Amino acid sequence: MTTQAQVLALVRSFSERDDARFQSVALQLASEAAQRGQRKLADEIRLLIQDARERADQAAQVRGGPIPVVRPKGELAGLVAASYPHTRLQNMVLKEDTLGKLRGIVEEHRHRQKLAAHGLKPRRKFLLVGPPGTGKTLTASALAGELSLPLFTILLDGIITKFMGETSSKIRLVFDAMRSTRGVYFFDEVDALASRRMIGNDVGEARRTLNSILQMLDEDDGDSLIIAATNHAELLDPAVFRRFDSYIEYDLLPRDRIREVFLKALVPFELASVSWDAVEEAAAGMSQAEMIRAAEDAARTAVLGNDAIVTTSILLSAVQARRSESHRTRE
Ligand SMILES: Nc1ncnc2c1ncn2[C@@H]1O[C@H](COP(=O)(O)OP(=O)(O)OP(=O)(O)O)[C@@H](O)[C@H]1O
Repeated sequence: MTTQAQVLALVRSFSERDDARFQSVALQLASEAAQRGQRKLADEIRLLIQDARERADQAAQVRGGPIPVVRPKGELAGLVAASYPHTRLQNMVLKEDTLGKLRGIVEEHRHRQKLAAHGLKPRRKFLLVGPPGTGKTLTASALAGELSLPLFTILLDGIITKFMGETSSKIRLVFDAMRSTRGVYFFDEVDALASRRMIGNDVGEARRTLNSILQMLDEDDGDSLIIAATNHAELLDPAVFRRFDSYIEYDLLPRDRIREVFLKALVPFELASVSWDAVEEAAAGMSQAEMIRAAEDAARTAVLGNDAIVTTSILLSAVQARRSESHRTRE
């Protein structure tokens, strides 16, 4: 039941025009309603609050003011980094089926009221799996950008090393924030929690953190998107996979998509008739991140020494230099 204190808090925050407090009490009511099994009521309250927030953001944009970036305060500030990305899915080069899945997620969230009218909810918990530099972190930004939501990156390493023995309570703070502030919450390198890589730190603490995350993932019934990423799916227990609504795979690109990455990165520059066959051959097997870096190196060389015209040989040298650099760092 709604407590007198909650009614008073609602009225007081209304009379003091304290929107943040009003929303936080309303979300508390929603979460209590959900716990009592009144899911429809809980969803309705959350959607109303979310709509109010989105209207406030749009009004701020119309007034020419900046979009308010939600700033984690107090203890939360040491646990998550917040940003308001403008990245879009169209900025990314991905395999068609990966891109299709991501577009589907955006659609579900854009039309969540339509889903709610039929008792459905959008998928919210995603596990991104794939090699380094293929766009997992960028995806978290792009989903936040597409949905005009803040992105909160959870600083897992810091939580484990700084808060030995207290990780569960810190993770709980993050999950509480997810309920009160709708956003994209990104847990990077979750495999580190399940692997022996943590040996330098504390394996027990890392496992406790993973268990806390899994348990809280199970309990979570809010509106935020929760994204976990890993380069090493093989290190994760099958129990981890079951917690997510969808599993999205990332990969190196086939040769015929390589040109797209370079062209996207080099949009502002003039290209002399580039021999793409040669560039594709040289860049085959590189990650998208390495290709973007090579393209940027090439652009710098072109600006400083070739009237800003990017040629095949400038591109090839940049690709080769990046390749040998990444071999050296892997040795
Ligand atoms: N699919 C992609 N399309 C376009 N650019 C990409 C893509 N993947 C990576 N990049 C570029 O590389 C940078 C780093 O990529 P990102 O951090 O998303 O990779 P990641 O898969 O999260 O890697 P890691 O597993 O090492 O964290 C991006 O900011 C972007 O510039």
